[in-house]
Amino acid sequence: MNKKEQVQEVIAQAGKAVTNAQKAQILMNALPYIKQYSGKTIVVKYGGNAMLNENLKKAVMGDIVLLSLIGVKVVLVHGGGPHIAEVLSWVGKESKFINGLRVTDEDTMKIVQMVLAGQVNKDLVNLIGMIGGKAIGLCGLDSQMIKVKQLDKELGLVGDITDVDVSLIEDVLSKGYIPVISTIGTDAEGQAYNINADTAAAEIAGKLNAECMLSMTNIDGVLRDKDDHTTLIRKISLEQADELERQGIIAGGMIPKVHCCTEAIRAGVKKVFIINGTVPHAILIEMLTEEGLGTMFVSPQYEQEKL
Ligand SMILES: Nc1ncnc2c1ncn2[C@@H]1O[C@H](COP(=O)(O)OP(=O)(O)O)[C@@H](O)[C@H]1O
Ligand SMILES: CC(=O)N[C@@H](CCC(=O)OP(=O)(O)O)C(=O)O
Repeated sequence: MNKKEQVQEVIAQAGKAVTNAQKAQILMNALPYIKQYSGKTIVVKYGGNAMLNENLKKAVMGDIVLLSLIGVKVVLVHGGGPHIAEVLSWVGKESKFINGLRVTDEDTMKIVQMVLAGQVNKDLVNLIGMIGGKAIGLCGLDSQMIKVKQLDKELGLVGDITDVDVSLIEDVLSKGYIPVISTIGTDAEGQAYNINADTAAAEIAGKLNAECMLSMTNIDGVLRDKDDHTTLIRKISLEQADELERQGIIAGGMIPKVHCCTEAIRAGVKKVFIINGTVPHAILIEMLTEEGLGTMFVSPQYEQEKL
């Protein structure tokens, strides 16, 4: 047996070693969490980097379908940065970013719309359908859901959200569908704009008064040392997040992500998590187990309620 076969054998044996009674106990352990979330709205932001492995993508969609089938109203807001970069490279265009935002000229915008609202969105919708869920693909242009103005001339067609009308999302949820949303918005003249997916997810979660928002990336969460996963911060307050940013501990791509998380909390979302989407079933582990696995941002009000 080679190494890979040995590992597969160990996993197969471990699977058999779980008795039916233990399986039932695992489900019972999840009961308080299922009660907490059933009937509530959660927003999952699924970033492009956590989407690159097909098996992991299936596991993520499986978690979302399972939550939906136990009565959680799941809203999936997706990114697709690497997918956009790939298609831009096919046409010989380089990806340029300012403070983590893609400089978006008219041609780039056409590609962003094609890739996000076309390929990435419909692939996710199709995958959810194949796994046994009911999903419907939307973007911010549908029913003029996401209104924007230009964020900054230098960035071109990058949108600053001025309004989100969540009534379409609520309609779709009430009919039992999982809305899968790509983050493109429109201005008063009907021009389409590119929006960072974390920013849009936080706005949508706030407007929906979501119970929780999960932002899936390819790192374990907020770390004290970004190169050492043992320094994961499990629970963080808004003040601590500001302080860690001032100290330069939260840096780079984590800055806008953390800002979106704190914005979502300020907008009334009770709990916000950054989790590692490359860990199989990260959503279920975070939501339905005592231990969880990523960084949780908590609102001061929610903390008060629990006391
Ligand atoms: N304190 C920190 N904890 C975790 N990651 C950090 C921290 N500071 C900076 N980072 C960097 O931020 C990155 C995550 O941001 P980014 O790559 O933009 O995520 P995504 O593409 O999923 O939106 C990490 O891969 C890491 O390199
Ligand atoms: C303005 C801006 O930067 N928009 C992003 C939209 C996609 C996104 O946010 O994707 P990830 O979540 O995979 O990073 C972009 O063009 O890449």
